Amino acid sequence: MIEFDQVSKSFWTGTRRKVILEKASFKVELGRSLGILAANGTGKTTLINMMAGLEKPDEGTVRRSCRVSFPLGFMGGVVPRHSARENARYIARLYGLDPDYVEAFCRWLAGIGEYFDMPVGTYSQGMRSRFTFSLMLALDFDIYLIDEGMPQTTDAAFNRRAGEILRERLERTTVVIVSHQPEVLRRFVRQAAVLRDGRLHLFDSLEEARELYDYEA
Ligand SMILES: Nc1ncnc2c1ncn2[C@@H]1O[C@H](COP(=O)(O)OP(=O)(O)OP(=O)(O)O)[C@@H](O)[C@H]1O
Repeated sequence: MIEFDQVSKSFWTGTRRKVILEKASFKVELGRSLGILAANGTGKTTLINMMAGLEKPDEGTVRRSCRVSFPLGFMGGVVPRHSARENARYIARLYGLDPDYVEAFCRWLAGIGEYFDMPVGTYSQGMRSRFTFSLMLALDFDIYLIDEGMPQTTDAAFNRRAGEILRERLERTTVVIVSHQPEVLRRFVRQAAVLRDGRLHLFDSLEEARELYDYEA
């Protein structure tokens, strides 16, 4: 479970305080995937980063009582001067997993050929997203955090392999996905929420959330 207890977060823009959350309390429970709708610039990435523990609240507490992923596409844990192989093995050890398994899984799924043994800093944007997405799927989390849907990759074979694994994984794990597009959420979740004015409004269905979101838009 991820639990937000009276969490406040805002940024000072130089002229005013931009409020992301204002004393917000809510839970993400295992087995109940959640889609969060929010307009651009209202705090989707900040919210996901707080769930991952990458960003701290100004006030209140965020508790995690299960294995929560880093946000999909996040490069923070990957060292650019090391190869995908070295990064995969290092991160496997951090998570207490078999480095041979994690390396083999990522090598197969990412499909970046000999680049797997070259520094990540030399990869194209697409190769980088394929590698970090593979790493995320190799680590087997209880809750997956996704910011704005799947990484955009033009590699059809990768999209097919990754899509199949993700679908199979979704049957037994929980996903939190933030997006400004209801259509993106529909593929992943039934329960949805709207982030607005520093509050997270929770609904039992995406349709109900959409009513509030569309009304606001
Ligand atoms: N470190 C920071 N300092 C000041 N303002 C920030 C900081 N981080 C984010 N913001 C502001 O807070 C707001 C929310 O940012 P965030 O990236 O979470 O939004 P988002 O909904 O993911 O945006 P987008 O849809 O454009 O990706 C934005 O107005 C952004 O400019």
